[in-house]
Amino acid sequence: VDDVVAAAPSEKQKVTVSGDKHDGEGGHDHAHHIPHRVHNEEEESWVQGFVWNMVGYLIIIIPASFLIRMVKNSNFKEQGGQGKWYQLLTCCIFGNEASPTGNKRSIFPCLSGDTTTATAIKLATCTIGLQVSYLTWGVLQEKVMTHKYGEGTQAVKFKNSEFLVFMNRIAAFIVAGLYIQITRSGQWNGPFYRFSFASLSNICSSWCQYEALRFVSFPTQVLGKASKMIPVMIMGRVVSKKTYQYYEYVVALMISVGVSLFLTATGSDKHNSTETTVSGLILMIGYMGFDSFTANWQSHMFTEYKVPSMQMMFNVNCFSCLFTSVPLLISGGMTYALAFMMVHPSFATHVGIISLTSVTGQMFIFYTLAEFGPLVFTTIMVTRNMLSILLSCIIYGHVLTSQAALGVSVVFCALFLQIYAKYRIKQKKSQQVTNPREQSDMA
Ligand SMILES: Nc1ncnc2c1ncn2[C@@H]1O[C@H](COP(=O)(O)OS(=O)(=O)O)[C@@H](OP(=O)(O)O)[C@H]1O
Repeated sequence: VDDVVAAAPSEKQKVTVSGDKHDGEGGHDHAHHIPHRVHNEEEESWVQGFVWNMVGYLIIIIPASFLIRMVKNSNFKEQGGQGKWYQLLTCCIFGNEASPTGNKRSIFPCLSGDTTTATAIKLATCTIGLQVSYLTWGVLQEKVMTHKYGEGTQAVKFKNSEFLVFMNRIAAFIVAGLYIQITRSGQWNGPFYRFSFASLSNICSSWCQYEALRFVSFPTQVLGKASKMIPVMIMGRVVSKKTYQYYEYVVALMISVGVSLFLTATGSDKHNSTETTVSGLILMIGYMGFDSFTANWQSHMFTEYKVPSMQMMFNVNCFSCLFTSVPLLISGGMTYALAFMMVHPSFATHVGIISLTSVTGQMFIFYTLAEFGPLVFTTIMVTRNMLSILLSCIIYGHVLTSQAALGVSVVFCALFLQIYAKYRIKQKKSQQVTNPREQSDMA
């Protein structure tokens, strides 16, 4: 066990207070001092990691898709049948028909109603819920990855962030399962296997993000994460044929610029002055692509199959547990983490607390996606780091630099523009309804 604890199988990144991940042992110094050849080797290591992950996923995907194809091509459903296996297979491959009205059961039943006030309260709840959950999650995750477990010279750090991702997914799966069981709200709408697409892309986006941070500079990280709204809009066109108004693209661009200006002005790059390499760019593009697909696919599944948000959380995390456990088992990360837990019981407690904050975060993610769609969700996630830093500046009385103040102003102007444009569109629509003849004459 000591050997396992002393030598982690994979050196991963720490996670900063805001939830951003950064390089392990002083990433920037490391990057500057290692000879070029070693740096190249390090660059190649992500490709290897990627290949191993893919092998792990394909072990599940190939037989599963073969089975799905076989069942679909047979007259399995027409033949009918009974028994648990028949029902399980039917649910996984065909799913139930969604009721036309959908299931209105909500995780927050007190937040019902479609009036402007009710919507504003729902939006505020989602923003605060995501903000509090992911702020706590970020702080705890950083503590666990930087904390030394053990006494004196024997003290060691835990170095496998993939295990933390696995634990977050399993906790979310259990909590959503218990909720469905207790409230008897199970809704097996739509083919179950289709939820695996969002799970796989979520895991890939998380992996790309962790890996990318070893190869991108601080401004590139900030720019990449702050510009996430634009790929979400593009992906929305591909996945759900969604069209966006021009002003929405302007708002997305303004928020990207504003958040980038703010975070580069306030963020310290002492942890990461790595230069951006081609690998870093590829991984960052991978992160944005997978991340935007995840939110859009989830939103598509909500619309198509009217799944309640806790059911979506259960379905997606069921696959996530499967997809994260296989690479962990293959790489030896699982054995390492379990051994670490046995040697350091306090580590197990810390992981449990992180998982709980991740569970509340996920409850808000799925609720926000179901209620407001992928663009509003991404807007909240993109602005959340800026809002938390801004809040701490206000609380501790720190003065903002002019660049940071400009960034905040641009973001707030963008949000105001969005609210105003939506209000105008709503007003025009209601005028058209009350006075259709006048409107058509004017046209
Ligand atoms: N759509 C969707 N569905 C499920 N889970 C999601 C989704 N979007 C983000 N996440 C999870 O939220 C955690 C923070 O994500 P990000 O670092 O990308 O957030 S941010 O927008 O950059 O602030 C991160 O958790 P970890 O993977 O455990 O690190 C993401 O996986």
